[in-house]
Amino acid sequence: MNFFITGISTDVGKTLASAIIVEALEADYWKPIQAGDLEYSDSHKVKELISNNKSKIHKNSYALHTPMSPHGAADIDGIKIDLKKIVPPQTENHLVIEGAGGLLVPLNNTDTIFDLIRPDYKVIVVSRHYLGSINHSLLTIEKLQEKNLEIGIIFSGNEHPTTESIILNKTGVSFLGRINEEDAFNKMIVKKYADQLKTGLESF
Ligand SMILES: Nc1ncnc2c1ncn2[C@@H]1O[C@H](COP(=O)(O)OP(=O)(O)OP(=O)(O)O)[C@@H](O)[C@H]1O
Ligand SMILES: C[C@H](N)[C@H](N)CCCCCC(=O)O
Ligand SMILES: [Mg+2]
Repeated sequence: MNFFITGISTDVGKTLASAIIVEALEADYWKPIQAGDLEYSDSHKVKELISNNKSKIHKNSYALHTPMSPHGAADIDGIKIDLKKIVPPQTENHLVIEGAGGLLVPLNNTDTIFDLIRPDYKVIVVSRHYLGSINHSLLTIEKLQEKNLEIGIIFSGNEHPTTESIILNKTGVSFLGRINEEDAFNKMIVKKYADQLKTGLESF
């Protein structure tokens, strides 16, 4: 199964959630488009946070040099992102695919991250708790519901009951778990959340 990890914006914890899901399922990981931080990319971070030996980290389709929207970062590198060149790696294993930023982040003048999501993918939305996150979560989920996909949500931040219940009740998406506000993340903490989320992920 392919799991696509999107978020309600950039910097909401998609990479952390991806590491936890990769560890829980001993899945492979693929970040199709990395923009900036090539010396310490999301792929490096996931590799550093997981403990199992089965997961394979696949190569980015595009590794851009500037930490900004992929369409702009590609422009600076003098290239155009071609959706047809973003082909999921072959694997027998589960594959966790991490987007870049939120759903409508542009890849070029036509395509967005949303266009990377294929009909057979399961989609996991990472919703970080901040003032404004309800609106961002509902907009993201409403957009995903256009594609009739299986959608799950992971909240990131300390429990916020009224935020979580309104998002869950209004959208009907599956609650897969919460990553509490932590001072730091390491293999041990990722493993703890992986164990917590494993059963829910396996039946999602
Ligand atoms: N639950 C949490 N507790 C503490 N810090 C968190 C939590 N969730 C996210 N963060 C912090 O927020 C920052 C951004 O997280 P992360 O890199 O996972 O975002 P992202 O959504 O993957 O961003 P991008 O769009 O660049 O891929 C990191 O420093 C991460 O440690
Ligand atoms: C560079 C960053 N870490 C992400 N990879 C890309 C975020 C793009 C956000 C664009 C936007 O929504 O304004
Ligand atoms: Mg990330």
